[in-house]
Amino acid sequence: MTLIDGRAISQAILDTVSADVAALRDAGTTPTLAIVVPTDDEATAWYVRSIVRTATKVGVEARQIDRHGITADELVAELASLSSDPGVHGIICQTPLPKGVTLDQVGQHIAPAKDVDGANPESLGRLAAGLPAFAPATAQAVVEILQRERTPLSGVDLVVVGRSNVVGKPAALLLLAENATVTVCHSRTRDLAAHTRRADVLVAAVGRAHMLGADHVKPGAVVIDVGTNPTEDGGLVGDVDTAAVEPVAGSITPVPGGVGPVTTALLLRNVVTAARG
Ligand SMILES: NC(=O)C1=CN([C@@H]2O[C@H](COP(=O)(O)OP(=O)(O)OC[C@H]3O[C@@H](n4cnc5c(N)ncnc54)[C@H](OP(=O)(O)O)[C@@H]3O)[C@@H](O)[C@H]2O)C=CC1
Ligand SMILES: Nc1nc(=O)c2c([nH]1)NC[C@@H]1CN(c3ccc(C(=O)N[C@@H](CCC(=O)O)C(=O)O)cc3)C=[N+]21
Repeated sequence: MTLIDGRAISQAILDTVSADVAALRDAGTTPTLAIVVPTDDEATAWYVRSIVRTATKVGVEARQIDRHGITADELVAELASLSSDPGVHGIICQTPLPKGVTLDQVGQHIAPAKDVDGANPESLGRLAAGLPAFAPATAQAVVEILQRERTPLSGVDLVVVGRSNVVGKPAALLLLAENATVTVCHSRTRDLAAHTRRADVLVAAVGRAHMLGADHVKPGAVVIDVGTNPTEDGGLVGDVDTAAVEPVAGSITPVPGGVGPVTTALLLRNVVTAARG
């Protein structure tokens, strides 16, 4: 079984991003990302730290805007104001949002040209229609990893577990565009294992520590573990029980060190794309 090296893939992407940022800076533009943080969720905090650290390394300016407990109206005003700020090229609004607020409800206030994490329903619609749009960086990371690992996608049985608008649904759309035969499972799916055991490629995006075990995996399958579940001792584990799945799977992305770092790199690549205009 191969462990897929997400950090190496991330670094390869960041090398290109660094060069692109340098060229933009030489031309007088500092690519700038606004990160709106509306709750003090732990998985979010991990991600925000990783974005800020990596952005600094490649020369992207990261503006962290902490607004824990912000109301829907205030968030809409914040996103609208960033959308019309000429000094901001990309906007990401972290999930989860405060109680009663959904990203689907406020995402439409992020200008599509700055929507580097694909939160505007217009971006998701364009993606579904096969038109150019920013996809959520995590969904892009799933496809990027499979492509860089040279995993055949055309015609293969591929199962995505999870259907959120941030991960599962856009990942399914992108993989469908690669001609995979995509099945999307969710909390109402009857007999999850019966579906996942047929998958040549299995994508787990649920948010439940170690919920997928050896019984869920087809021998030799490529497993992409998107889950980032904080543990009591301050660590991070995936949705897949990697130790249990190891003897069965062909390859798997570890957590940490898998999808996460690639997500961060692709978000910054999207900021460069947005800054180019
Ligand atoms: N590495 C990275 O870059 C990123 C990681 N993440 C991580 O990915 C995970 C998923 O995130 P996100 O999509 O935002 O989470 P959500 O909670 O929005 O969605 C979870 C999905 O899993 C489904 N689900 C829940 N329980 C089960 C079950 N028992 N069996 C099958 N499906 C189930 C839900 O179904 P239903 O729709 O029916 O409720 C839902 O579609 C989290 O761990 C998150 O931290 C997220 C973003 C980026
Ligand atoms: N709108 C929105 N989009 C997201 O993509 C989004 C979000 N909200 N809310 C929170 C979750 C969580 N998430 C992570 C991304 C990368 C790591 C990551 O890079 N983790 C490192 C470990 C952390 C580190 O080394 O700093 C790793 O897996 O190796 C973690 C978590 C994105 N999310």
